Amino acid sequence: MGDQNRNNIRVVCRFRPQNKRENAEGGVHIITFDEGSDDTVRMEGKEYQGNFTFDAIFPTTTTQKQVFEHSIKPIVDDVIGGYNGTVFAYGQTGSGKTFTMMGADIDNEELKGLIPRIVEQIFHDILESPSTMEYTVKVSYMEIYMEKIRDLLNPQNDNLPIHEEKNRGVYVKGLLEVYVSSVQEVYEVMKRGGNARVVAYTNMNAESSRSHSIFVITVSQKNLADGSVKSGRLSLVDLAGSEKVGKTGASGQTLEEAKKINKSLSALGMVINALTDGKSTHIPYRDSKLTRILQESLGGNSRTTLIINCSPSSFNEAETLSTLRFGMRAKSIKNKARVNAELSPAELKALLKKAKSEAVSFQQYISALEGEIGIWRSGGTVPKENWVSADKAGAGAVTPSTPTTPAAPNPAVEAAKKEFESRPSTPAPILEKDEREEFLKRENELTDQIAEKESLLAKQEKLLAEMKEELGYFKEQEETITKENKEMASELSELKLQLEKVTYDNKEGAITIDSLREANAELSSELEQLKKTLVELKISQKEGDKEQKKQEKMAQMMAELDPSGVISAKEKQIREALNKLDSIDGSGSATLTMEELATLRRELADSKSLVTQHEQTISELHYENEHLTRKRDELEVRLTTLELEYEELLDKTIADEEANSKIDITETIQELRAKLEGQYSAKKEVQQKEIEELKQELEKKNEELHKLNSALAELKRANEELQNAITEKETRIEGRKDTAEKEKDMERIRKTMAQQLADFDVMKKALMRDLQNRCEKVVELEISLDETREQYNNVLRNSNNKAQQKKMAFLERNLEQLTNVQKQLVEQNSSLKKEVAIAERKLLARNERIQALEALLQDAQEKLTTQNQKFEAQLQAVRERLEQARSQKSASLLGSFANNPNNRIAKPLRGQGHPSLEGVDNVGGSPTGNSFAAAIQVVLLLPSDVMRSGYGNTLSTPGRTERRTSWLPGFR
Ligand SMILES: Nc1ncnc2c1ncn2[C@@H]1O[C@H](COP(=O)(O)OP(=O)(O)OP(=O)(O)O)[C@@H](O)[C@H]1O
Repeated sequence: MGDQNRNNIRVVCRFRPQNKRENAEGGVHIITFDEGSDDTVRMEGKEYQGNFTFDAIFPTTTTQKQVFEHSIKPIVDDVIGGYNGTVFAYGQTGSGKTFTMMGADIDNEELKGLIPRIVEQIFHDILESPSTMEYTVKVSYMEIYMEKIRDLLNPQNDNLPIHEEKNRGVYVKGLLEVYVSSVQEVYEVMKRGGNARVVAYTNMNAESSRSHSIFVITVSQKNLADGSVKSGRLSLVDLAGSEKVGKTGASGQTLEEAKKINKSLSALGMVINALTDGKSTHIPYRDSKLTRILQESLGGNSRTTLIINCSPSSFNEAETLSTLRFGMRAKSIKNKARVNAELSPAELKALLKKAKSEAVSFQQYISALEGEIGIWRSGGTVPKENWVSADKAGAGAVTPSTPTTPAAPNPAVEAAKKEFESRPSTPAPILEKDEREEFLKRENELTDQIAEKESLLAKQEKLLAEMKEELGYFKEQEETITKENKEMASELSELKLQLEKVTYDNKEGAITIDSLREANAELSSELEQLKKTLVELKISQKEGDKEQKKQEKMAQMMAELDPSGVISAKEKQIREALNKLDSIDGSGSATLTMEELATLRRELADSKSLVTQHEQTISELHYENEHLTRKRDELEVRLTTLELEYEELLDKTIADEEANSKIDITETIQELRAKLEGQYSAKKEVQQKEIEELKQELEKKNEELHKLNSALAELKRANEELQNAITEKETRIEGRKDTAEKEKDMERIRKTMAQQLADFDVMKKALMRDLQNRCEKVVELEISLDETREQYNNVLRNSNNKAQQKKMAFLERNLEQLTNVQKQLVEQNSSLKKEVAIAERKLLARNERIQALEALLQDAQEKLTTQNQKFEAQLQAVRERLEQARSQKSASLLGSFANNPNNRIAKPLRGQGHPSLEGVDNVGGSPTGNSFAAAIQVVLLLPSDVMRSGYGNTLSTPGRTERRTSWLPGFR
């Protein structure tokens, strides 16, 4: 294979056998392998039918060893030879990338993959190398997951920045490089790193990796004979599945993940496209972490092999086709691999010598030039043939045309230039060298900052996720509590409602009782009112009757006393007679005739008879008065008897009623009795008073009667006197004698008569007044007597007759009704009271229940709070434990890798083969050609980066000889 060919990316294709799922899905082989050709494969798919030619084809039956021998082994040789090498494994998930790279079991001779075999080969080559060669092997293991670089040997560093420096090129800053001195040590590192890999489940493959893993082995070698140094770096890359997201069934976070993984893969595709299309000036290495790290491997200083892993099944036709096309594109990428060598001291010495002589020549040339300038400046001239040139100045290496350029190219500068040229150019405008360095520095700083910010962001995101989880838990708790709370609240509100209902019913009951009481009182008062009205009506009726009767009686009595105004007429006649007499007396002539006298006598006789009549009337009146008094007394007696009888009857009735009815009726009867008694006693008092008054009046009347009698007697006497006078007059007329005497007598008589008449007038008036009064009294008495009689009758009726019985029945009915109403009211009252009592009891019970519920609620809340606190404490403890575990893990990892200074100490290995140069200082002093174990000596060197990291501080002092005598246990 020519060098030109070797600079092309080697693409080999491996097919795995159909897996269970493909068989189950009815997948058939769509790939056919040509027996005669080991580099062409034919695809007979639905979508595509055609051949693909690669550097090598590995059918499904190819063993791990065959793959290694036919595709990878040359790369190992290259790395040992000081070249950079890269092995990519590309393909869809489950296509056999990991199987190819790492193998199913690294301890199994058959199944172990390329990486273990490479490691073994490297160590084998080292051991096979001449003893003048001293090697140091260091490994690093990282993964790119979600566009973040994680150190698998120090997983705490999960977002390492990529730096680029002029001398080192592109590298991952802070990535742990572990020095290893045996295959077992490498295995140990691989196993530890593998454990830290992120594996996410997809339905394509349960162990499918969603990350790109890069295992780097750096082999540095020093030729002890000439001091030359070479280093080769082998990157072994297991890419993430190249399938489309949909097919893996990835979703949710995995979708996000897939997008980022695809970002790296699509960037890889873009880089390959740009490298192979022949027209792109810009290669987008910076588009992803993967392409940036593998910048050297793609079109740069590296010998690269791409293993494309495919499924032969029709089930994965699309993915297989895509993978094959990817391989085809990558095939044409051209690299510029070169040996990473440093000059030996002899070479450097020669270079120095040359440089020094050049410096001297230049110095001479400068002084000659300065001399010539001095002449020119002083106004002189220098002929052209004398002008100073580099040749003349003695600087043989310096040509006159390019005085500043060294004649021979500086090897160191050339080497640096070569390195720059060989490195794929990072897209940037054409810059000055210093500027470029400055920019790279600035870029590195910025990358660091980005990485820092990203890890901070990741931490925050993690914290956020934790918080979200916690929040979710608390929300759940809150939901449960809220639900419980709601239930309790609804229960509470229900209870409250019931309580309110009970209270309301209670109130309603009380209101009903009050209204019934009021109705009762109203009915009672109505009854009272009716009774009163009845009594009043009766009284008013009686009073009306009484007044009428009184008027009638008075009229009758007065008519009886003065029938047809006889007295007045007689009085008139007498007055006329007297006036006549007066006129006779006044004229002095006896005009009174006999006829007139006879008339007078007749009138007088009439008067007499009238007086007699009056006397008779008075006596009758007297008699009647006495009769009335007697009657009244009788009535009084009867009234007393009646009262007694009534009382008896009342007692009897009450006793009967008491026997039949309840206390309430008795009360009503008692009330009635009290009322009646009150009425009777009041009436009795009034009547007694009246009787007293009547007695007094009677006495007065008697007195008046007496006076009347005496007045009557006087009238009689006057009458007699008048008769005497008349008789005298008759005798005078007859004798016509003694006229003067007669006149005198007449005068006297007239005067006496006038006097008597006036007296009579007064008396009559008084008598009439008295009579009227008496009549009134009599009438009143009679009315009162009637009333009493009526009352008596009433009482009699009340006690005996039907009306009384009816009334009693009515009253009883009323009473019964009232009793019923009262009973009902009492019943209602009692039932209401009962209900109220029940409601109160219920209320109390509910209050207790509410209190209990409240207590329960409080209890629950307290419990919740304590649970919450407990949970928080637990969470804290878990967090602490997690932190502890993490720190322990990292400590253990670091203990074995990062913290173990031995891992950071270069453990140079010496070749067992014959020294290539005679007289090389065998520093280790170990005999060549001895046993395999004895041939490998561990030489403790302190590389510059270990010194930088500080680990070398304690180890830099021990003597070299002592350290050289340490033996690698793995090789004993
Ligand atoms: N050539 C082969 N011969 C036999 N079995 C194989 C071969 N290649 C792969 N397998 C099996 O197929 C399965 C998937 O392989 P592997 O895990 O290597 O796939 P992968 O491409 O690395 O997947 P991922 O992208 O998820 O890492 C494994 O069980 C492996 O043992």
